[in-house]
Amino acid sequence: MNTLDDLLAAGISGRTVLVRADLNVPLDGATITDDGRIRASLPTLQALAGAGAKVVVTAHLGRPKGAPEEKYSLAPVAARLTELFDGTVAFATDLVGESAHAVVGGLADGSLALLENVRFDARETSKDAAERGELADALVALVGPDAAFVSDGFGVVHRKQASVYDVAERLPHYAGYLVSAETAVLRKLTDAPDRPYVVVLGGSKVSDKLGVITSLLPQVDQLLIGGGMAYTFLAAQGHGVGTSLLQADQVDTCRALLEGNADKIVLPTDVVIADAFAADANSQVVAADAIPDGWMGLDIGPDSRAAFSAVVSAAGTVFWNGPVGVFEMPAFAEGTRAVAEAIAAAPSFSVVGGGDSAAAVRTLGVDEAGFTHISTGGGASLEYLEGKELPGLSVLGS
Ligand SMILES: Nc1ncnc2c1ncn2[C@@H]1O[C@H](COP(=O)(O)OP(=O)(O)O)[C@@H](O)[C@H]1O
Ligand SMILES: O=C(OP(=O)(O)O)[C@H](O)COP(=O)(O)O
Repeated sequence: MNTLDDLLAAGISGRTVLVRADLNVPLDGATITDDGRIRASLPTLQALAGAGAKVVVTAHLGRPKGAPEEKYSLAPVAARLTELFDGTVAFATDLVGESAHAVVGGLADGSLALLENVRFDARETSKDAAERGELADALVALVGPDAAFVSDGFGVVHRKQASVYDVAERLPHYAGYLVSAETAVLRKLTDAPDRPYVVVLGGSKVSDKLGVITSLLPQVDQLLIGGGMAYTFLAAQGHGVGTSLLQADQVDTCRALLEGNADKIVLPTDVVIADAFAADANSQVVAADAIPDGWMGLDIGPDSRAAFSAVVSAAGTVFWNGPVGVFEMPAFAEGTRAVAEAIAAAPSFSVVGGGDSAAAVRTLGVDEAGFTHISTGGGASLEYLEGKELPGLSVLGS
């Protein structure tokens, strides 16, 4: 895999470089609640601009449906990047249209342009290679055939998408500093992890991550499941889950996983339930097998907090992805806080991955130094640990 240092060594003053970054930050309205992914992108962007390149950045925010939507605009990210970046940042209000061509055409050496959300174009996430190829061609036309491509959005390397995969096929391509650093740490987890090896899974991207569990189970000693992930498993045990997140088509899969791995999978025994998905909802703690109709599980309960904390405290290696509750609302943040604090206090080799999980560590004030590594990618790290081929990495030649 060629790296950014190889590109820099070749000399890039005056050359246009297209960078795919992961700037998918959590927002409260237009306010960025955690800018970790923007900060993590800076070393690559500064190095390129410092060497005199014209830097064009493409990135996504959220999961818009292939058309512009104000709430998914990268404009707040452009504003934050302008504050953090040591130099000029221009923002194009489209991806490959008039604004992008005007902004890229006017870029001075050593300056940076951010293009509007790449997922506003349906071709970005299309399953059809020809459609994705069209968008990749349009991006190449924007930056010119002599441009180079730097892949630095580690959080999206598991996605076979136009700006991650197809552009890399069309331009000389290099791994950015973030992608190189993230893969170096994760390689240590796949090599011979200190035992017990414990994985904690939570969050809300249930359908994405249930598949990962099957591959991870043979590698790990304990798998703790909280967050929105837990309810499909509780349903598989025959319990009612009220209005909690549920992946109904995966209940049978979860039942089979539980039957074969009863000794490894740890589920919450109690949960904090609410009568609405709201910070000021009525809430109470109930046993995990006693969620009433009309209520939803939004956090693990106090017994589960203690049980999860005990397991991670005794681990030799911990990988954690996905908050175990809706930590953005104080009433449902205690489970995530307890797990994060227990991992941070233990001497294990510990990695936390994912935009929201990393944000949880920082916004709940947990000591970041307690983790060996805070990864910008949740799904990407999980698929890496699974041993799956990640399109955004394999296309770089690794
Ligand atoms: N029980 C739950 N019900 C609904 N959402 C949940 C629950 N527990 C956690 N979440 C939400 O999961 C989101 C993070 O999920 P995900 O994107 O999978 O994690 P990451 O970004 O760390 O990979 C958070 O916004 C959190 O509020
Ligand atoms: O937030 C992300 O992933 P993560 O929640 O798994 O860390 C990445 O930006 C990828 O986003 P996607 O899962 O919508 O492709």
